[in-house]
Order: sequence, then structure tokens, then C-alpha cells
Amino acid sequence: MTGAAIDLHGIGRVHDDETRVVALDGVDLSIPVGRFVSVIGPSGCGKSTLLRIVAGLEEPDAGTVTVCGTTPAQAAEEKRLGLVPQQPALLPWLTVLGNVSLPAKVNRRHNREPLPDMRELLRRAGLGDAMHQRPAQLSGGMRQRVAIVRAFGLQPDVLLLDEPFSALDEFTREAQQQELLDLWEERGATVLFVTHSILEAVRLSDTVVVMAPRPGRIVDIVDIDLPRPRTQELIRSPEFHGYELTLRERLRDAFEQDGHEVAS
Ligand SMILES: Nc1ncnc2c1ncn2[C@@H]1O[C@H](COP(=O)(O)OP(=O)(O)OP(=O)(O)O)[C@@H](O)[C@H]1O
Repeated sequence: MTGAAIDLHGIGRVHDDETRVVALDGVDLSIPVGRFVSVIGPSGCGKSTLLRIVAGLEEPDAGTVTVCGTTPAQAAEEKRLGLVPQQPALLPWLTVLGNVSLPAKVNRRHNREPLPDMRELLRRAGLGDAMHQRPAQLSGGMRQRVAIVRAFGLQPDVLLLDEPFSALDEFTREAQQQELLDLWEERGATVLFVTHSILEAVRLSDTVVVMAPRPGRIVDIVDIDLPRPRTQELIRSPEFHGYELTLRERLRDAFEQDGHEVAS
């Protein structure tokens, strides 16, 4: 597949409760195949709504959305789409191995590539010893890692992740970021990744999309023109720091537009 993996044109979404919050307004975004794109922005600027629309879990009120050249519903049906939500929804009565294996067992996949070895994926995610435990026996961070392995296990063309590492301590977070990058590079998947962390966005992404709230919209798109792998040395470099500063400025603008005062 070539061209855009995700294409959004004029996306609008108003939540139809009494608040009539304009969660998204006039969102245009085209993400080429294989790109790693992060979305950052103040709380409530519509990041999760955007992800849910791409995942086909919510319908936009305006505009069009295409995923892998088709509708989100069709892409999801064909298992081209994987979603890691903010709260991992694991089945409590299944073991970790059972949880990550289930989607591939119950769904027909769009291609005939052999399924990955789930045990191996779990070991790589540091969950080898937890394979036969149930979700209730795991920490929040471990549950989130199970959700990531489950999404990757389906080998989707497009992977959507909503703040997947926010519950992890710093070192586990770094290890999981690396694991995600390794899987992304191996698979050539397109990734749309929501985060609140500027460092995480610069470390992982080809492109960072900055959003602002009320109405939720895209205010900037910044390409991260840094080589990979993004080593600790690179992370400490002036070039890396320059991108962090740029994004911090753009985010500050987004906060101020939302009526917040930001200390300098
Ligand atoms: N189901 C819903 N019903 C009504 N309003 C909603 C609903 N879901 C989200 N909203 C509102 O839409 C706006 C965008 O919400 P969304 O969750 O997409 O933001 P976000 O940028 O992901 O926030 P956060 O960073 O806090 O997760 C917010 O004002 C939120 O209150």
C-alpha cells in the first residue's frame, strides 16, 4: 500500500449532550504509510476523540475519514487497525496469554502472514513471567503492556495508541518506547500516538501534531528531522533540545488560547 494510511478532511465533532462541546473543528490530516505521528495538546483538545474517530468508534459530524483507503469500520473489520485505549480493557477471566491470543483466534485476518509468536512478544515486553496470570494480578503498567502486545499481535497496518505509557515509571516507559519502536520498524506499520509528554513525542515521532481546545483543532504540525535510533546521546543534543523548545512554545500558545496563564 502506498499513499496515505490515514486521511482526515474537515473533521468536525460536537458532543451531543447538553454541553454541545465542539471536540473537533475543521481537522485536516494526512498521514503517509509507515509514519510515526504523535498528537499532543492540552487536556480536552480532542486528542482521544480524534483517535476514536480514526478507530471507527465514533462518527464525525462533518468531514471524511479514510483508513488504509477505506472506512474505519471496514479497516477495523479487516483487522488493519489496532487500538490501545487509555484504559486497557482486558478480559478478567482469561490469562495474559489468553487475552493477547484471543483477537487473532476469533477474527479472520486480512492477510495470510503467519501470526507472531505471542509468547515471544510477551517475553519481549517483559511479561514472560506473567503469561499465565490474570489481569487482576498485574500492575496498571503491566496491564497496559498486555494491551499493546494484544494490538501488535494482530499485525495491524495502522496502530492507534492513546497515552499508552502514562502509567509507567520512567525506566519501564523508556523500555516500552523502545519496544514499540522496534515493533513499528519491523512491521512498517503506521502509528498515531497520543501523548502529553514532549520528550516522548520528540523521541518517537517522525511528525508531531499540536492541538488546541475550544474548539479542538490542529494548530501546528512539526516534522522531527532527527536520525534514528534516537540514542541517549542524541536526546541530550542541542538539536533534540531545539525540537523540545519549539513544541513547548507551541503548546504554551495552545494553553494560553484556552485562557490559561502559563508561567514563563
Ligand atoms: N462522550 C462525551 N460526551 C460529552 N463530551 C465529551 C465526550 N467525550 C469527550 N467530550 C468532551 O470533548 C472534548 C474533547 O475530549 P477528548 O477526550 O477528546 O480530549 P483529550 O484531548 O483526549 O483530553 P485528555 O488529554 O484529558 O485525555 C472535551 O471537552 C471533553 O469534555
